[in-house]
Amino acid sequence: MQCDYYDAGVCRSCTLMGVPEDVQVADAQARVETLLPTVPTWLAPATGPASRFRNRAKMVVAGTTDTPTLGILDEAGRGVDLVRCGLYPASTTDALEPLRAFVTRAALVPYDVAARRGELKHVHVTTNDAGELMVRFVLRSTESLPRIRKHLPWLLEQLPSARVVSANLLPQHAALLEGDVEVPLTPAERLPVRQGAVTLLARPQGFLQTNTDVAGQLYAQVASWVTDLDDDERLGAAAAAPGHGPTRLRVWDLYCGAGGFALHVAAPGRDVVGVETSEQAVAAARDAAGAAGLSGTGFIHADATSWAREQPGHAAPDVVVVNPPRRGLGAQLCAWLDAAPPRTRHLLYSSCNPASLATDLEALPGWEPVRGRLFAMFPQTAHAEVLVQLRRR
Ligand SMILES: C[S@@+](CC[C@H](N)C(=O)[O-])C[C@H]1O[C@@H](n2cnc3c(N)ncnc32)[C@H](O)[C@@H]1O
Repeated sequence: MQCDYYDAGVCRSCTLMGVPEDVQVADAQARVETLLPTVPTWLAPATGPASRFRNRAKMVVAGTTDTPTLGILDEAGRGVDLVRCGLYPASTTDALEPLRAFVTRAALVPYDVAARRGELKHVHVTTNDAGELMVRFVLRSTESLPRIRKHLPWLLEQLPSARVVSANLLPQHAALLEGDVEVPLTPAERLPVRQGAVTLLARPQGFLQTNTDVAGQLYAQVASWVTDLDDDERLGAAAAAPGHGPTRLRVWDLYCGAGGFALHVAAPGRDVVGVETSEQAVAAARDAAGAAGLSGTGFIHADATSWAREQPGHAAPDVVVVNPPRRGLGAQLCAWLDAAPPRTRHLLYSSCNPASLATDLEALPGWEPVRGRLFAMFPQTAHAEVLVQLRRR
């Protein structure tokens, strides 16, 4: 991919810009194989488009009310405008000029980090495959909310694809992307985003896999591996106890977010439970399951480690899918998995941080890696998503 901003030296966020995509993927594959030497077999990497793949843009707003910049801050704290960034789909880039005009129209004062003055910190835009948008204004306080509300009809006229608009309050002077309080400004508070075979309900504050194409491949891979395991389990059970009806396959999706893995794995004859600390993500996952007519799924608002440890042995799953944040599973959950009841024989670990994945695998001596696959979720950067299948030794 070629980028004018990169070539001009104004943005270096994409550290691998200009490196051919096949070289990026080969290098990432070599890195994960070095970091994860116990994974015996690697499937061919899953790749998607090298540009226009990012479904969520988080633009820092700087400059002045009359001439705002939407992009990043340079080292001196000045705004760098990146409205033509090639990572975003056309539906997002087309929305940025109307959003810039809205800043001026609603007299929103960009936040000046050095002076600690101003109100509007960021504008976030999320898009789905239909080109619909979720727009979010991250504000220092409620000062500009009345003007945002007043001029919102104008914005919606300019951006008829904007389905969800909200404001987020971030009063702290901190390098954060958002605060705790979300103020909905439209009746709709969720954007349906199809990823793979399932429509997820994305929320302003919720996690969404950033690359819709590759996320769909990741979810499909997990669904296909679980189907293979389900078939094997049924064959094994039928051989061990002829004449007994098949038991239901029990799957846990820990760190389930809005339910991407759980909803892909759900099928007749399976009980799938997703566990997640965000109450709103749990609600979104439940609603998405209902909308898709998926029975046999349940979503629980809890800390994954505490919840797993509190389950009685007879409720143990056959398969555990985990997709933790960058920090990984941690020692306690690894210890629980390592000593899990005998029924729990399969683990599918999807990680956006191969380093914490490597640490966790070392803390799981009772589990044997079977195969892995790299998902090129973050082209133009050295980041990669890795999926590893493990079985009980
Ligand atoms: C990498 S995201 C994965 C989300 C989901 N699997 C997906 O594909 O969209 C990690 C998720 O873990 C959740 N989370 C963070 N800490 C957690 C914890 N201790 N227990 C359960 N969920 C947690 C976050 O809210 C976030 O939704």
